[in-house]
Amino acid sequence: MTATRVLVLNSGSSSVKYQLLDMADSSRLAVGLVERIGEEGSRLVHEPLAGPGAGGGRRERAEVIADHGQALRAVAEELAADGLGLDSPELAAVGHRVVHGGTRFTAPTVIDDEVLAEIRSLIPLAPLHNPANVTGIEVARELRADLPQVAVFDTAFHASMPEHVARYAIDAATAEKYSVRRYGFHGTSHAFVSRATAALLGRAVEDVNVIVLHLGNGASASAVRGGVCVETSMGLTPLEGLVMGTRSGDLDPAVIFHLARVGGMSVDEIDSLLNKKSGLLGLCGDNDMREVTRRAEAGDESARLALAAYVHRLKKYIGAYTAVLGRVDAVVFTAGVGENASVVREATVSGLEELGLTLDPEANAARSPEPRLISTASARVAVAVVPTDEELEIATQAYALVTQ
Ligand SMILES: Nc1ncnc2c1ncn2[C@@H]1O[C@H](COP(=O)(O)OP(=O)(O)O)[C@@H](O)[C@H]1O
Ligand SMILES: CC(=O)OP(=O)(O)O
Ligand SMILES: [Mg+2]
Repeated sequence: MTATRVLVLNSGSSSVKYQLLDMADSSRLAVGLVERIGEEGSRLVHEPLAGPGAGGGRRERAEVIADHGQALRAVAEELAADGLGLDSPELAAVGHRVVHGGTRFTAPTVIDDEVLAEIRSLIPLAPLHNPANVTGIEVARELRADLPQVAVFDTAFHASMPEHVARYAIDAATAEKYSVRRYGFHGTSHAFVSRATAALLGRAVEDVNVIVLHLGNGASASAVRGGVCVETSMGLTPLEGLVMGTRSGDLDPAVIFHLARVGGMSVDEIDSLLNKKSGLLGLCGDNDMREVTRRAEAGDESARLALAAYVHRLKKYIGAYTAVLGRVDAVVFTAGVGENASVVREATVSGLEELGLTLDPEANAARSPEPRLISTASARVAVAVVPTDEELEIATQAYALVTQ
């Protein structure tokens, strides 16, 4: 029997998303999510899509899940209950989303002790993400020691950014000493979506220039020229750039000095403020765009402000990346907000007609899980909604590596 299955683990700061895929036909055998890890109300939602458990629908396990280790053991149990356990000889690899790969990892990598140590050493550059990724790898190795574990890095797709884009304009020796440069994140999504957009336009990826707006809890924009990333909005860490659910995105770095000197705040307090209590949450008290748009439509002032700030930042990046690319073929919305929030798309594109962007309101309002155009037929620049599939992309890259 050839092993064609890949288990993909996407461990976030307080969640684990997972999918078991069969790469023989790219089908999904099981999908699930553990959320609110280490918080009140943690739960696991599991859905078998193939095998003996298929057809049984979603199962939910509401229990205290204290850490990522416990979460992954619970996931392994659920898969085993469906005859899809980690002991299956059909499993070819586990693919891990690893958020920060530093300058060393610019391609998918089979994880050995040394690679794991290096991923661990990058924790200071992604303190919200890499610790969970490390635990995911450790537990998966524990559960199935002989199985190849593959790391697929969020930063990899952005490694192609030119040096003058990746560098901050600070003292070169200091930057070198502390690895201070722009790395970029969500690369797996930006890569997948930029390729899918070329397919949607019916053109070769080498021939199209796209601006990808990945708007999830974390959000980032990228400029992709002919399939190669030339600029992205996140930097040293996933804090730079767009207004996000709980992160501030761009601000004057002097805000930090000011809060420390005048506000008496510690570095850790400011870190937590900017990463966890800012963005939409900071502006209006809600980080979920569904809630923000609902409140804004009901006339709530702070929600309107938060939405306006979110959209304004997006417009700035679309303008900037239009200048970077010179010619733009498509602006693409993806991830939770990008795929679902027609209000955000409408507000973002509105007023950008001079840049060649015009929405078709009906197409924008329509809901579909398929990649689709939402611009008018005559618009110079296509506007599209392209659902991202980081899990499929991770599985594809991991499987290619272990079967090459
Ligand atoms: N129907 C919707 N309308 C508006 N926003 C939505 C909708 N569905 C999901 N979202 C937003 O998508 C966000 C999550 O996006 P997702 O890509 O799943 O994020 P992540 O992978 O970073 O957890 C949620 O915070 C929510 O605000
Ligand atoms: C890198 C990053 O911001 O990831 P997420 O959107 O999953 O938080
Ligand atoms: Mg995401």
